[in-house]
Amino acid sequence: MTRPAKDFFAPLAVGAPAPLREIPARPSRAIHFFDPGNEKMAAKVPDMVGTVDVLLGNLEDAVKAENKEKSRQGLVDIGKSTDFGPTQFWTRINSLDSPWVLDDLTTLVPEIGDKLDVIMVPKVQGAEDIHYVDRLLAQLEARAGLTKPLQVHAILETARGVANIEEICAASPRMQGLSLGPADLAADRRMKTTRVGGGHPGYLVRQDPARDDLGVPQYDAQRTTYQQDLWHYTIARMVDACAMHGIYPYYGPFGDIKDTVACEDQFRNAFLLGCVGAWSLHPVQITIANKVFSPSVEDVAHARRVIAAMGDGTGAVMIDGKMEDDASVKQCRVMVALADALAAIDPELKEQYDRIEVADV
Ligand SMILES: CCC(=O)SCCNC(=O)CCNC(=O)[C@H](O)C(C)(C)COP(=O)(O)OP(=O)(O)OC[C@H]1O[C@@H](n2cnc3c(N)ncnc32)[C@H](O)[C@@H]1OP(=O)(O)O
Ligand SMILES: O=CC(=O)O
Ligand SMILES: [Mg+2]
Repeated sequence: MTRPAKDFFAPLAVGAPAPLREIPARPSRAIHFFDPGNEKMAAKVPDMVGTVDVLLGNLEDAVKAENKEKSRQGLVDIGKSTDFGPTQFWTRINSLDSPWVLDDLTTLVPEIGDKLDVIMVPKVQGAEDIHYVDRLLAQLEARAGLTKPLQVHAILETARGVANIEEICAASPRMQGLSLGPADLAADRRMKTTRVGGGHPGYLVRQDPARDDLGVPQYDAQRTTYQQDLWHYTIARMVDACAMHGIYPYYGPFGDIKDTVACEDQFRNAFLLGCVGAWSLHPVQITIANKVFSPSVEDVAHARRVIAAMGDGTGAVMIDGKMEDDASVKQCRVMVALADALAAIDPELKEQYDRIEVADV
């Protein structure tokens, strides 16, 4: 059961910071994962500040059991020694049933709680998991004297989590967003794919067979097939739940690092459906996410034209042979709001958007 409205924004521990009333819409096109216990990766982090919207020190899967303490300490060292400037600093803690998570939280909050923006919680099953983290964070924040509440991001990677998606989003004012976790979710659902995200050539629809002059189907004739998106349902469900609760949806990992083309396609599908970003597992995926999750200059130019032509935003107009009205101007405002937010942190994009504005609006 969720808390009554009158208590929803009350701090959960005496001395804990007041919960946020609204989750800030900070650009987060790529959530870049690194292992803070891997010296090579960790050494690259200071230079990545400003080139990526979110740097995430990962403590969960992909960190070997024997290295958990080393990675946690590495994260503390990086947090203390790095000025993150405009880049957000997140972590992914170990799962709530693991032997490491309590030490993750009781170490990270006092040591670098003032530097961290968001704590990503894996394998969230329902509101009870968020309630546990919510109360513990409040106690730790109060003890550490933090003035800014930590936000919480849940990975959607169990069938139960998907079934409980709305209650997870509504469980706490700390909820910042959700990411699709296609690898764990595939395993939990017993899907028959061994890929980390992305499509599958076996998941397809096939064109109907051609018919001969007598109308007899030619089953053996060549027929086109169209590969389908295995993740469409879950991403769409996640986008609706997040939009309803004023929080943000993200596509998760794309494991085929070398297949930059398919990665771009998967990210773009997520962008078009309403996701604000995706995970990056390797530096090459930052470039892809930054490109895909930034509206194109053409879309921004068109959106600005529609907004200008629509005046007070009511009625209908024709632009380039297409009808625009109260609803489509709202779509255009979504595009322009995102472009403005990105232009504020990305000088290259700002220049591109400004140039188009002068020429085409
Ligand atoms: C599937 C479910 C999930 O939970 S996904 C999230 C968990 N997985 C992860 O966080 C994986 C993170 N990425 C990695 O571990 C590595 O990128 C993997 C995929 C193993 C590839 O590493 P590697 O074989 O070294 O790649 P490479 O030779 O092309 O690397 C070139 C240089 O770049 C570095 N690099 C690599 N990945 C990162 C990263 N994520 N962040 C920062 N730096 C990275 C490498 O260390 C390498 O550096 P150098 O040139 O040797 O100095
Ligand atoms: O944690 C991510 C996943 O795909 O599993
Ligand atoms: Mg996972």
